[in-house]
Amino acid sequence: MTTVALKDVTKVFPDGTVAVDKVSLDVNDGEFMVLLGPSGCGKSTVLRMVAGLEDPTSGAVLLDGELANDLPPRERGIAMVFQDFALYPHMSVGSNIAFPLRLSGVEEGPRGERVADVASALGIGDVLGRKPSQLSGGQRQRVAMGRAIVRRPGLFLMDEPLSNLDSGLRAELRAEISGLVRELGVSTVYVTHDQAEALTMADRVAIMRKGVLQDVGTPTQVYGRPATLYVAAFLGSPRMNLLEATVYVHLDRYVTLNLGEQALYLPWDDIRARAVAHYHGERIVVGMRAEALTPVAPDTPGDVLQGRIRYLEHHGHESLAFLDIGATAIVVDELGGPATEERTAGAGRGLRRLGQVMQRLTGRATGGAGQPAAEAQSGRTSVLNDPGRHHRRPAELAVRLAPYPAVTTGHPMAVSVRMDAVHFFDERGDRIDVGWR
Ligand SMILES: Nc1ncnc2c1ncn2[C@@H]1O[C@H](COP(=O)(O)OP(=O)(O)OP(=O)(O)O)[C@@H](O)[C@H]1O
Repeated sequence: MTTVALKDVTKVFPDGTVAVDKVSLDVNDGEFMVLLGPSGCGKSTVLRMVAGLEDPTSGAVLLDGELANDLPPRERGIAMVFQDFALYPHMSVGSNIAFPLRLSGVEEGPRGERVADVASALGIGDVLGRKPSQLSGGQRQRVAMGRAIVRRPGLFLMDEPLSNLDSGLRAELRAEISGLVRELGVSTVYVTHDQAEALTMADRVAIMRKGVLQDVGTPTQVYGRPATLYVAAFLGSPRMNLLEATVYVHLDRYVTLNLGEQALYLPWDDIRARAVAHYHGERIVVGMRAEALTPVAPDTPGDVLQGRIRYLEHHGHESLAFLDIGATAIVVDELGGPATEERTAGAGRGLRRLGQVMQRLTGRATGGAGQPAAEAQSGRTSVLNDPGRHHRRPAELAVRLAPYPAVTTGHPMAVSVRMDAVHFFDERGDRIDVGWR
């Protein structure tokens, strides 16, 4: 099967838009690679350059180790499946699937056999005689897949193939597609903005932001050890808690992470302590997912944060408590997707978002959680003082609880912190860690 290698690939459109910025990425033989990121981050442009539908402005696209920048699309041995899968409406399902074989001159006998094989693998063997208009959305997408598979390509390129379907069907088809593609062993590049799709389907996930590749790794790696603050914030629901902390080093003993009214301590024998110690006197970002926090009795010793419940969200299978712990949160902008709207900030988010918009329009902080003026004017591109991409606000620590907990808004709550599951990022948003992957 085909391998893909992108070397420093950049795409600048004629209007000056830098859609893809020096992306280097390898897709191995038979690998299922998912390109993930919010709308407009450049995923489709990467895919279109691999397909030959778009020329890179600079850099190299290699297929099976050979430079392919000038190779016409039809000579690349690829099959594409798009979001708006255009089936030929006047042709039957069977003829739609057979179409690429007819184009390449495959005889009627073997053509029929291959169509039947593919249709039965996709569970649409019984609708081969129907027209596309007589199919459900899921069946239509299966036909589109069938048409792509039947040519036995060396590489599948799929651009949000499930995004027009309802959520139940998406979950069903994503399992089917990843199963089928693995069975066929065809290398695949799959574009989506849906992290659930990426984490469940991919062998490896490549996460993009504004044309720049942020991280590449297995779903476990990118979720469990994200390379950047952006990836940490992008993946997971609820979003990872990201708190501003000032570092103080007590040599040979521990590193204090001062969160404002409370602190956490990293013992010196923790392998990460020395890396974090480089930031003595400076602010860093401490990240903890809800699963790293466990409610405990208030007088529990150890790595415990005390808070008060600002509000609760009930999600049926679980509840989330959002605690005021007297700390400052770093909010990463441009994440896109529903999690930003629904799960980041809870009750006060409407007002806060309005406040952010006002802040951008007027160039001024709207009080409380805003930037200190000197920082806002300093122009340094730091996540801790970059109002265009990130902002600060009072932290609301997301904690997972049982479905209907016996606590309410205003209750005090203590949570123990699993320090081994805490992440550290520097002011540029890069991970602070030694030998982390
Ligand atoms: N032909 C074009 N001319 C100018 N800008 C373009 C062109 N095509 C895409 N862009 C811009 O390039 C950037 C990346 O677009 P791209 O379609 O690759 O993003 P995407 O991550 O696939 O987004 P989506 O998920 O919404 O499809 C966007 O800012 C987009 O507006």
